[in-house]
Amino acid sequence: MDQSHIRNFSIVAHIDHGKSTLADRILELTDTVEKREMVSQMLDTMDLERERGITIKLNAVQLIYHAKNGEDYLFHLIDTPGHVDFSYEVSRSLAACEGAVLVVDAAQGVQAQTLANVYLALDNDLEILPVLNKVDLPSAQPDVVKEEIENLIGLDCSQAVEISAKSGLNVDKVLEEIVDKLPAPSGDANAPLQALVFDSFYDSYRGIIAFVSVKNGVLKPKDKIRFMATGAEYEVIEVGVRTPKEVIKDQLTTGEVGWISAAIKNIEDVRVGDTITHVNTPAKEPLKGYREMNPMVYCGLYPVDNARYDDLKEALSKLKLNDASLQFEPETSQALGFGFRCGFLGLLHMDVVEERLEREFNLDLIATSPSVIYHVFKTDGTMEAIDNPAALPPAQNIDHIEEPYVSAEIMVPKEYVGAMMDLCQKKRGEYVDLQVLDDIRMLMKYELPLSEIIFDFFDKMKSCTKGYASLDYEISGYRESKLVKMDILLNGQIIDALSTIVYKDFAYHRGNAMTIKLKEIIPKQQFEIPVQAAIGGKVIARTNIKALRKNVLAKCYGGDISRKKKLLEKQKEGKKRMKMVGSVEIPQEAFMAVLSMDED
Ligand SMILES: Nc1nc2c(ncn2[C@@H]2O[C@H](COP(=O)(O)OP(=O)(O)OP(=O)(O)O)[C@@H](O)[C@H]2O)c(=O)[nH]1
Repeated sequence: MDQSHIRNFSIVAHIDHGKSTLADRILELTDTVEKREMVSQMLDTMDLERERGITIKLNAVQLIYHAKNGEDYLFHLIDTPGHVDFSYEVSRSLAACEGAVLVVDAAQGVQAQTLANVYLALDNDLEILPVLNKVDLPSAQPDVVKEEIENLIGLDCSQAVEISAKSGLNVDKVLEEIVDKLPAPSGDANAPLQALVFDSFYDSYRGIIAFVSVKNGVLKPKDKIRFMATGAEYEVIEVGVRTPKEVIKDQLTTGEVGWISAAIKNIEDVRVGDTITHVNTPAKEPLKGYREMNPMVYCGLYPVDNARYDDLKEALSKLKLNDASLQFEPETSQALGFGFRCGFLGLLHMDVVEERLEREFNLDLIATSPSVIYHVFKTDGTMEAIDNPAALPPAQNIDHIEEPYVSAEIMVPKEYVGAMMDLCQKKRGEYVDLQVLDDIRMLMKYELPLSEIIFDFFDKMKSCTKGYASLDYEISGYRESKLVKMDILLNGQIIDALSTIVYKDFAYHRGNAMTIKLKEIIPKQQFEIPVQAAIGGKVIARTNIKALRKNVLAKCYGGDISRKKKLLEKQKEGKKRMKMVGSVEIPQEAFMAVLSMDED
C-alpha cells in the first residue's frame, strides 16, 4: 500500500481508562477479527494479562481500514500497558509510531500516568489525538475533562471525540480522525534499510523472532542483514505481520511494522533498540535507540530444586528477549544456594517476571525480599553500590549509607489531602509543594525514599483515598540516611536471604512485625524454633515457633490407604515451594514476609 496511506499509532492512557477495550472495538470495526473469534482484551495475549485484567506487554497488529473517503488505509496499532512499571514498553512502542491516541476516562479525568504517557509521546515527537472515553457512565463529565486536558497538557480538545469503548459509540469517528490528523510515516523506501527492533521473543522452532518497525528501505526474505549494535549477520527466512494472527508477507516496506525470523539462536545477537540494515548496502548510521532502563528494585531468584539452576539461567535469557528491562546476574546465598540477582522496574514487574518464569518455563522458584540499590560509603573512602542486604560490609567499615529518593507527584481529591499527607509523612516523605489543579483535585509533590514507595505505598495510598489518588514518580537522587542491616535468625542461625536494610528509627518496629509474621508463615516443625531479629549481633525482637505435636496421618484412623496417600500428596504439594535451610523448612512466603507484615 502507498506509504501515504499508512498510519502507525499507539493507544496510551492511565491504567484502566480503557485502552484495551478501545483496541478491541477497533479490531471489530475494521473486521480484523471475526465476531466469533473476538474475545475481550484481544491484544492481551498472555494468560497472565487476562487473569489480572492488565496489559503487560506491548502488542502490534496490522489492520486495514476502509475510510469514509472510499480509500483503504493500512493501520499498525500498538497496544501498550498503563502501569508505571511497564512504561519502558510504552516508550518502545511509541518509537515505532507517528501518532498516539490518548484515552482519558471522562469520569476520572487526567491522572498521573496520563501525564507521564503524554510526556513520553511528546519526547518521541508524536502527534497526539485526545479521546474521551466512558461517556456512557452517569458520572462522566466530558466538558470538564476536556478543559482539564487543555489546561494541564495544553492539547486542543475542541474536536476531541467523545466515545464509549464499551458500547462502541463514536469509535468510527476515532478511526476517521486517525486518517485525517495523524501523519503518515516519512521514511524513504529507496534508502538503505533501517529497521528498528522494538521487541522480540524466543520460538522453539524458528529461533528468535524480532519485531521491527521499518523506518527506511525494504526488508525481504533471503536478504542478508546485520544487527548494527551487535554486528551479528543473518539471512532472513520469513517476514510477516500480526493481524493479530501471524501472517507471512513477501516484504516489509518503509512504514510497516512486523516481524522477521532468521533462524537466530544466539540470544545475545538481538537487542531491543538495535537497528537492522542490509549487509551489502548498509545504512550509515543506526536509528536512535532507546534509553537503557535502570532497574529500581532487586531480588534474588533461586530454583527450589538446586539442580535446575541451568534451566533458570536459560529461562531468564529467553525471557529477557521479551522483556528488555529485566536484568540478572548470578549470586549465591548460604541459605538458598545458587541463583540470580535480578533487577526490575518495580514490584509489579518483579511479580510478573516471577510468574512468567514459573508458567512459561515450568520452574518452581524462591524469590527473596526486594531491595533498592544503596550507596555504601566505606571508611577507606571508597563507595560500593549494594543491591543485596546480605552483601553489606561489616558496620565498622561503613562511614555512611545513602539511599535512592524519588520525586513523587500525587493527584488527589481535596478531601483526601490530609490522609495522603499523613501517609507520606509516615513513609519519611519530605513535603515539596501542594497545588490546586481544579475544583476537585490537588497535586501534591513529595520527596520520598524509593524503598518506602516500592513496598506497600501503592496499596496504602489506594486504601486511604478510596482509590481516587494516582501516583507518578522518578528517581531524584541519593541522600544520606540512618540505615542499618537487620538480620533474621532461625534456630540461632542467620538466614542471609532474609536480611533487610531498614531505617534505624523503624528497626524495632519492623523487627517485631517481621518476627511475628514469620511465626505465622513458617509451619511448625518437630522442634521449637526461636525466631529473632538482630542488628549487628544485638537481638531486638524474638518469638518462638512451637514444636509440632500432631502428625498429619493421625487423622487417618482405619486403614484407608487412598486417603492416606491423598493427605501425603497434599502435604507434598505444600512442600513444593519450601526450602530446607539448615534444620528448618522455610516456605516461599517467608522470604516475602517483609511485604505483607502489618506494621500498624
Ligand atoms: N462504562 C464503561 N466502561 C469501560 C469503557 N471502556 C472500558 N471500560 C471498562 O474499564 C475497565 C478497564 O478497561 P481496559 O480496556 O482493560 O483498560 P486499560 O486501559 O487497557 O487497562 P490496562 O491495560 O491495565 O492499562 C474495564 O472493566 C472495561 O470494561 C467505557 O466506554 N464505558
